[in-house]
Amino acid sequence: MTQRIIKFTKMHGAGNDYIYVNTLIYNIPDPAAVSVRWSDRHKGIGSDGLVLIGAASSPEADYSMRIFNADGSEAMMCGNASRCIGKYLYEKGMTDKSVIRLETLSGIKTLKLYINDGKVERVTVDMLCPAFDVPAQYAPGCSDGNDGTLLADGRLFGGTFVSMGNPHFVTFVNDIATLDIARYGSILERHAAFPSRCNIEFAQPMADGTIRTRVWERGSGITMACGTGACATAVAAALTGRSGRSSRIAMDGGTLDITWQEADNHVMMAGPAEFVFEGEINLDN
Ligand SMILES: N[C@H](CCC[C@H](N)C(=O)O)C(=O)O
Repeated sequence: MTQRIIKFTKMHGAGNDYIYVNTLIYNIPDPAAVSVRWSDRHKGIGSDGLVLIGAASSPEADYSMRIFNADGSEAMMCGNASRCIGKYLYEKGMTDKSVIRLETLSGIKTLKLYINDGKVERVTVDMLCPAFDVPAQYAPGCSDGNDGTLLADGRLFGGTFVSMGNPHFVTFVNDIATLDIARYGSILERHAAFPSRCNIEFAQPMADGTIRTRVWERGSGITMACGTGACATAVAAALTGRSGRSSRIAMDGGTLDITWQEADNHVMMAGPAEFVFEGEINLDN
């Protein structure tokens, strides 16, 4: 018998906010539809999507994560949510470990919690290795390899395809402060080059050494931050000679610290995770 009243937790990582449900207690029969209803910022709880925390199927992992965008599409990975899950598991007493193995659709990620006085203040996630096999039929004029040039509403965007378990197109611009992200992001997300759609990062290296990055997420639109997107941006910046292998990615909702390790090719992401509020909602809402 499925419980109808679901207790949920609202959290955010650098402003990228999700609804978290512990599926060890609550069953969510149709998470895609629930994510659409509950993510609505007027008729629902309001969020960038729904995250289900569950048991791991692999003995190598402690827990599992599933992430659904606001449009109900399920994603392979979410960087900001993985940090929030680390905080959630520790502060709700579901683990006493400071190193947690989290099973995702794109592999088992290792979370390292930085704890002060019983509170998780920061989390580092081993995001594993970038890949460049973003499902993209290169548009005319695209170079081979992982660079491409895509046309959106009359403007050409040169960029780099990077997968962090989910697809990203990182384009470097010189008008980040005024660029109409909604206009171009919504077109690029659904560009014919991307049979599975794509997350789009618009980035500009700044004088202070940070890379100012704004994101249009596949399935959620403009978000305040994107953890996998920050990783993709740092990799693209290093690949194109705009930065070294460590970058501070300054997004609308906060800054994430990314290092693309030379020794093992892994991408490490560090950043905050915050509780916002606890609530309960009828499953049919
Ligand atoms: N919209 C993404 C999933 C959420 C990723 C993002 N919120 C992050 O922090 O990595 C996708 O469809 O691949």
